[in-house]
Amino acid sequence: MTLINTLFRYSHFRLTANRVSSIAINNLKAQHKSYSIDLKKDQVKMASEKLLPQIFKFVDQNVDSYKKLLKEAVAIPSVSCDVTYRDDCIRMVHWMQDKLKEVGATSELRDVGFQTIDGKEVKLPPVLVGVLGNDSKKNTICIYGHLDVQPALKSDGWETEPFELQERNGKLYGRGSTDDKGPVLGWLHAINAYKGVGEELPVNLKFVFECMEESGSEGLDALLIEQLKPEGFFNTVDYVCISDNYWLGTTKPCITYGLRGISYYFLEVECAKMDLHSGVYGGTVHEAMSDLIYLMDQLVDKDGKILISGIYDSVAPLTENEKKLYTTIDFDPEAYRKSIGADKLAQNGVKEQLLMHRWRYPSLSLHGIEGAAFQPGAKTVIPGKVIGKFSIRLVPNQEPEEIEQLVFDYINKKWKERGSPNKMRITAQSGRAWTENPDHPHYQAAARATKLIYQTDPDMSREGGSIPVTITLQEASGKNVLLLPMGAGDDMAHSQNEKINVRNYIEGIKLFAAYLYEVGKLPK
Ligand SMILES: C[C@H](N)C(=O)N[C@@H](Cc1c[nH]cn1)C(=O)O
Ligand SMILES: [Zn+2]
Ligand SMILES: [Zn+2]
Repeated sequence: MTLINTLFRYSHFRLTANRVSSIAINNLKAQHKSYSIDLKKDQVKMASEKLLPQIFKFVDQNVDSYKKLLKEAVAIPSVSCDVTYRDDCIRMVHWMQDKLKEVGATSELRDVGFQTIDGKEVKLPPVLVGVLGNDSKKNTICIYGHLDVQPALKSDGWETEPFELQERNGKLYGRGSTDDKGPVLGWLHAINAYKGVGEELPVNLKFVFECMEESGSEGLDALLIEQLKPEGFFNTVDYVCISDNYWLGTTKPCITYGLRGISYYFLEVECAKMDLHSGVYGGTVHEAMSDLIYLMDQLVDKDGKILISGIYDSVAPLTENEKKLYTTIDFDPEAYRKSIGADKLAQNGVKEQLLMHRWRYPSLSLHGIEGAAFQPGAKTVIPGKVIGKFSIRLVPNQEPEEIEQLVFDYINKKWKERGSPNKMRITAQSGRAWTENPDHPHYQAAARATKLIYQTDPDMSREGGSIPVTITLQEASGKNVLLLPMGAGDDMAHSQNEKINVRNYIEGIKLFAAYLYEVGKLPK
């Protein structure tokens, strides 16, 4: 096989195994080098020496406008899990479509149907699908991001209004600043910076921006697999890039090749048709809340061990090679502990164990109870119906259907043991874990871009969070998928006072521009 054939096959081969041979990579490096020198010697030299510094200068000159646009985006409360914000979600997608148009992309809003809430059909926000450039000589990157956010109220403990972006001490506070509006806008700014210095983009781009990620990406898989794929959307895609995660710590950049999946449960117990006064009815009913607390307390022990029978059986075994990877990762458990204000961490605070339990072992979290009297004050109600919410972060080899069945069987068994006359119902929504090959040239290109911006080699990391569509994009495109985080590990996504550091936002824009440049240099 000739070198060029090797390369062609390599770059179009779907890498399901987690490693490729170092021979292939060395071949690729050699070819990559001669490609640059033979075909575009002067151009490449000019580009690497002048273009990116010019772009970086342009970015530094436009910081105020980048902050202003993020403020506009944060001001749209696109909370996907609460249907009262559904119009805001739709408005957010339209807003983004206008912005894509301004950078020269063509796009369409794809209808993904309805979601059923309490037996009612509610329209899902459309998915924004865009294209910028179709030069067959250039590589094409598919960029995914999400425009929806988790709920936030000032009364949750925010220092300022969550939907008003506020700058304090070099940090931009606001819901969605880091998850995921800042990074999504980062792509726009990077594209705009190429325009700003009068240079054409080194790659073609395709965009998939949704507004339901925080609520299980409803409708998106069907759009990608049943519509966009058959229509040929992925035929020209060479790489997929997602910026919807964070550095592990606060100073060292990373590139991410794995995510946990998620299996989210709604456990409902009903004892009466309405809420009851405990003074009037207390002592006469089997209370739903007591049943629910009993069930929820059977799920996980105080050290975080999941008590559901068989749950660990399919977890991918830890190999010696994998074990070694954890020792070199830059992660300070003590700084991590302090940053969240915990007295003591699980896993005895041992770095490798903490990382493994965050990335490669499942964890079960109890999130809350709908219908409970959670507001301040001594409310004396017996809730008629309560819904306990918990989730399990899934890891490689754990199939959602298999895990859901284990959970249902376990809850049914415990419910029988409880012997309550009340009504119990459990439902789930799940997405698989994802891993990718971090030795791929795509990751090397992103690492070069990262080093250029942050002057250090990034860690290759995994992450404990979930982006349900990642594995779908990997399967639909058959191409290498990479997560390129913009924000820092202490950004507090989903939490009170979510923020993005001005530095991460601005250097992140430069990182995206450099990444586009580096991927543009990869052989076609
Ligand atoms: C990692 C990503 N930025 C994120 O926050 N993902 C969410 C996705 C989700 C799934 N169900 C609800 N939200 C997460 O990991 O919780
Ligand atoms: Zn999120
Ligand atoms: Zn996100």
